[in-house]
Amino acid sequence: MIEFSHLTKVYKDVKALDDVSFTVAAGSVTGFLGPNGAGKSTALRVLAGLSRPTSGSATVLGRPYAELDRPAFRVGTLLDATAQHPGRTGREVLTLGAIMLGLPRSRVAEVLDLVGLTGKESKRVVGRYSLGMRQRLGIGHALLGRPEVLVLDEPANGLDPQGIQWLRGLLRELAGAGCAVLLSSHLLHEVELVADHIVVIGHGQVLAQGTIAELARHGSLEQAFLTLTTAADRAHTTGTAARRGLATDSAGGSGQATAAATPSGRATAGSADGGRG
Ligand SMILES: Nc1ncnc2c1ncn2[C@@H]1O[C@H](COP(=O)(O)OP(=O)(O)OP(=O)(O)O)[C@@H](O)[C@H]1O
Repeated sequence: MIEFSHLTKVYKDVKALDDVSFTVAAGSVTGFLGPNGAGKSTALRVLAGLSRPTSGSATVLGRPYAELDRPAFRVGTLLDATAQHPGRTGREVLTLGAIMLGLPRSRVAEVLDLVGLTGKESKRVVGRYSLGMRQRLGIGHALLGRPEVLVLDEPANGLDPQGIQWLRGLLRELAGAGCAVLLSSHLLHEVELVADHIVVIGHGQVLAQGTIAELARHGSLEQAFLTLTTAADRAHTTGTAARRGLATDSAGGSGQATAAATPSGRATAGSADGGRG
């Protein structure tokens, strides 16, 4: 349903994504994990047609997002919970969305109920919403058209424990109904509880992917995440220093540092070629 295929994105002097490939199947939740600056948002922005790939592709339901007919009925996205106009009420935001999609007003009430925004909250302007309420509204907006694919960038940020539990139940229910859910998050425990499949990214490269059991074979998901990302950081730092001629080993020289660091980082990570990182 979602497919990233050898996706590379270069911003001027930053390689934000480097040969990223993975898929998200119907009826599953995929947790997309990575440290700050790893490339998660960039990948989701390319998928949603907001940024062009440098090479490779990101498709949803077999096509680039921009080529989908009636995309809001196929794919729901929440990439930035703070993006809604602060002067509109939550109900107005959803009503505008419903009008644009040709949906009846009753769908607005249904969605408000689904995301747990009460009648009183729905009449407040978004500028006075907490981050958690904005997340709920953004999730509601993404779900208006009952899409079969859902792409959420850090939707749990700002949610309280009840909100996180609610989100978990919602995502499991959607996946149970056949939806493909791609979820980026820093909350490893939450992802562990909700995801069927995990993709870990670091410095723009897929470091590992598989089920939680596969990733956490020798411990917890957190341990696996830290091991993978620390190795990738080391390989990246050493590789960068070597490229700049900064390697300190006077006997081995920078070439040796690069050769030693790059394969070990990638071998642990289990992926990728020798890009400049
Ligand atoms: N518009 C841009 N121009 C230049 N560099 C960018 C741009 N957007 C992102 N980057 C860079 O691309 C890399 C990946 O950033 P991205 O926001 O995708 O990471 P992330 O995994 O979503 O991080 P976080 O968890 O902090 O949100 C970073 O080095 C970032 O500085």
